[in-house]
Amino acid sequence: MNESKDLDQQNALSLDALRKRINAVDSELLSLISERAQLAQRVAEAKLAEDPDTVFYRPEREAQVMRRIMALNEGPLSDEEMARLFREIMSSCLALEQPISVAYLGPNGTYSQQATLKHFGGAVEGVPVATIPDVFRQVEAGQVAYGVVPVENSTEGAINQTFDMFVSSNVRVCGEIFLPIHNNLIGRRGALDEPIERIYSHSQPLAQCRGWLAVHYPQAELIAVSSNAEAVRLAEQDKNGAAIAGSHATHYFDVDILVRNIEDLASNVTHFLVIGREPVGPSGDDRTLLLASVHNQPGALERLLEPLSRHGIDITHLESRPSRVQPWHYVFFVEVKGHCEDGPLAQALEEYEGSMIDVRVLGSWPAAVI
Ligand SMILES: O=C(O)C(=O)C[C@]1(C(=O)O)C=C[C@@H](O)C=C1
Repeated sequence: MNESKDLDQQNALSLDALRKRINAVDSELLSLISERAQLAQRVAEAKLAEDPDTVFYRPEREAQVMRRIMALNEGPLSDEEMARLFREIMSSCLALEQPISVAYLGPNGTYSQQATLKHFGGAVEGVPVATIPDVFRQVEAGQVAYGVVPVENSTEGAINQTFDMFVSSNVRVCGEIFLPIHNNLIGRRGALDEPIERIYSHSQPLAQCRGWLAVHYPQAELIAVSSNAEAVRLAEQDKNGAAIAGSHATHYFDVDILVRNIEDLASNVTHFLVIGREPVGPSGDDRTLLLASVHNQPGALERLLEPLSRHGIDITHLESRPSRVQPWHYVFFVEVKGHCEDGPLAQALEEYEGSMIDVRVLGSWPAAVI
């Protein structure tokens, strides 16, 4: 037993020697990352040579790169962690080709900002705007290249404002993000020494923490504000106030996390969509969002769904909203698996042409990888 211990010690490298090896690996990584960045610059030249109005950001290719890396990964880092590292490398490579501006519901510290960074990486040029309709307007007007909007929360359901904006907008969906949401009670350092009389947050986190608030702060006034980051800003200035927000928001204000993870359901996830102006090619695992306008007639919903089920298309989400054109007239949002250019979905979509059902493809995009 002692013998094997001796052998282990001989094989074990000193801290100094291990750090020398890490330095050597870092040098190799540095030159490999630089080589990759140079290749991305050449890709940009090739794209421009093909088309002077080319689109540099290619979500389908980015998804394929990350899926391939995850399949090749043998650890010890997890597949998700490895994909996250490559996400950042691609973010920097894309910024070399062309810096990408992305609007999201601000200010700094919102879940929308966190979702934007998760999807586009740290090299993105984030543009915080005041409202969800503003995100749509900035994309439509070409003031930013892309936008990120929340579409559904796993506890509270659909974000109606986002769905309603799609009805009158010509933007295209080109990506999606799933962001696990952990709400925290946040306030000035030592805020819990004073009674908490006011709790600020966006209406969504207030609803997601309804049960916890009823038990711990039944007397507090709950104040809905435009974003959770705005809530933290207000709490920072209120001796008897606190906010509900993500931990990310604490980076931007002089506040502490007072109580962590106060959401009523532990698995609380928000689904965001990326909106742009260009269609995205197939990646091999895609989603498509359809907008259907259906008259209030018997069997109308069945006529919408029947071609999809006959062609074996999986429906991942179905949402109805008032059309706002006439009472009792609805629009349906149908999210399905597959790309609108894929055989079965393309065939199903063809069947709506010339029918009573008006179906518009709002976009196809690669299914979220991380
Ligand atoms: O393959 C491309 O089209 C590239 O521009 C390269 C690259 C990458 O770094 O791998 C960078 C940006 C694109 O969004 C996709 C991929």
